[in-house]
Amino acid sequence: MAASSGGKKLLPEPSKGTSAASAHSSILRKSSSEKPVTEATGSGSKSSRNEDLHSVLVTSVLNLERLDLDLYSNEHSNRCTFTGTHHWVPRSRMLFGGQIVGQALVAAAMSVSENIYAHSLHCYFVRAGDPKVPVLYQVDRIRDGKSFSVRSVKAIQHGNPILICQSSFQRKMESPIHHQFTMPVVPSPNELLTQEELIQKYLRDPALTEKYKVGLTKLLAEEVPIEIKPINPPEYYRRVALESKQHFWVRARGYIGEGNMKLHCCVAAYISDYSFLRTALLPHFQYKVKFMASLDHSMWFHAPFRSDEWMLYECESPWAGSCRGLVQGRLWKQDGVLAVSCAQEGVFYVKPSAAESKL
Ligand SMILES: CC(C)(COP(=O)(O)OP(=O)(O)OC[C@H]1O[C@@H](n2cnc3c(N)ncnc32)[C@H](O)[C@@H]1OP(=O)(O)O)[C@@H](O)C(=O)NCCC(=O)NCCSC(=O)CCCCC(=O)O
Repeated sequence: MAASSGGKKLLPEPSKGTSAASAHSSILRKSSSEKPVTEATGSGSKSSRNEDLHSVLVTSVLNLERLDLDLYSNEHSNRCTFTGTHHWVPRSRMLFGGQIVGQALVAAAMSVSENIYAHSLHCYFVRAGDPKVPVLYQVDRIRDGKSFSVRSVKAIQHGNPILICQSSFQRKMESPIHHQFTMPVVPSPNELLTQEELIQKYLRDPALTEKYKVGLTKLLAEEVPIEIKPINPPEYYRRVALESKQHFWVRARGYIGEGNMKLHCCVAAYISDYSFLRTALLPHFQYKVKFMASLDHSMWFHAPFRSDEWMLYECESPWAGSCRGLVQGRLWKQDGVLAVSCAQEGVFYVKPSAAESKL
C-alpha cells in the first residue's frame, strides 16, 4: 500500500549510507550527530552478524510510515531488503508480539509532544498477526492533560484489530519519593557467551542427536535483531524441572545512540517480549507445547536507559494454571538502576512429551 499522496513518509527510508539519526530526524528522535560506531563490547566487535551497524530496529522495524493524521503502517519494510513485510517472524508464524507492541508505541509517541515520555503501556493481543501483510496503526488521542497524555492504538490487519494498546506519557517531574529494589548480583556481560556462541558450543557436541542439531541450526539462522547472553543457561540435554526464573543480558543488535527516550522505550517494548513467556514453562519439561501465545503485555518505564546497551532481564513466573501462565520481568541497567518493569500472561496448550534424551 503506497503512502497516500497527502501523507508524507514520517521517516524517509534511509538511503544507502544515511545514518539512522538523519533518517530518524523526525518526531521520534531529536536529530543528533551520530557517534562513530565504536562501541567496545566484551566480545570484540558489536556483532559479526551486523552488516548494517545501525540497528535494524531503528532503521526499519520501528520506522513506521505516516499514511494520514494518526494513521501509520509498517508497509514500507517490504520494499527493504527483508523478505516479506516484517523483519523477523518467530517459527510460530504469528507476528512477534514485541514487534506489534513496539510499533504501536511508535505510533502513539508520534502523536504526543516532544517533551513528554512514555511511562506505561497495557496491551491485549486479540488476534494472531499475519506475517504476509503489513499492519496499520490507528491512534486515538484519549486525553492531553497538564502532566499526562493518554493514547489508545489499534493495530489492524484484514480490517480487524490484532492488538489494542493503551499507553500513557508524562512530562518530566521531580519527586522526593523514590525507591527501588536492589539489582540481582550476576556475572557481567563480558564474562558470558552470546546465545549464538552457546548454540555453536552445543553443536560441537559429537553426541548431539540429529533432531536437536536441526533445531539448534534453525535457531542460529534466525535474524533476531536482539543480542542475548543467558546467565546459567540449563544444559540443553538436561530434562529436569527448573525454577520458573531466568536471567539474561539483552540489548538491541546494532547501534542506536543517545537519541530520544521515546525511541529507546519502543525498542525496549520489542526486546521485552523475546524469550519472556517461556519463563513459565521452565518447571514443566515433561510437556511439549502445542500452542503458545501472549495474551497481554504491560510495561512501566522508570528511568532513562539505552536499549542498545546491555541490560539485565530478570524474569520470573509466580503462577501458571487454567492453560495460562503469568510472567513478570525487570530490566536493569548495568549501573544497578531499575529501568523498566514488565508483566505478561500467555496461553499454553500442551501435551506430554516423549521422554527422550537430547543426546
Ligand atoms: C488464540 C487466542 C489467544 C485466543 O483466541 P480463541 O479464539 O479463544 O482461541 P482458542 O480457542 O484458545 O484456540 C487457539 C488455538 O489453540 C488451539 N486450541 C484451543 N484449545 C486447545 C486445547 N485445549 N488444546 C490444544 N489446542 C487448543 C485451537 O486449535 C486454536 O487454533 P485454531 O482454532 O486452529 O486457530 C487469540 O486471542 C489470539 O490468537 N491472540 C493473539 C495472540 C498473539 O498473537 N500473541 C502475540 C504473539 S505470541 C508471542 O509473540 C510470544 C511468543 C513467546 C515465545 C517466547 O517466549 O520465546
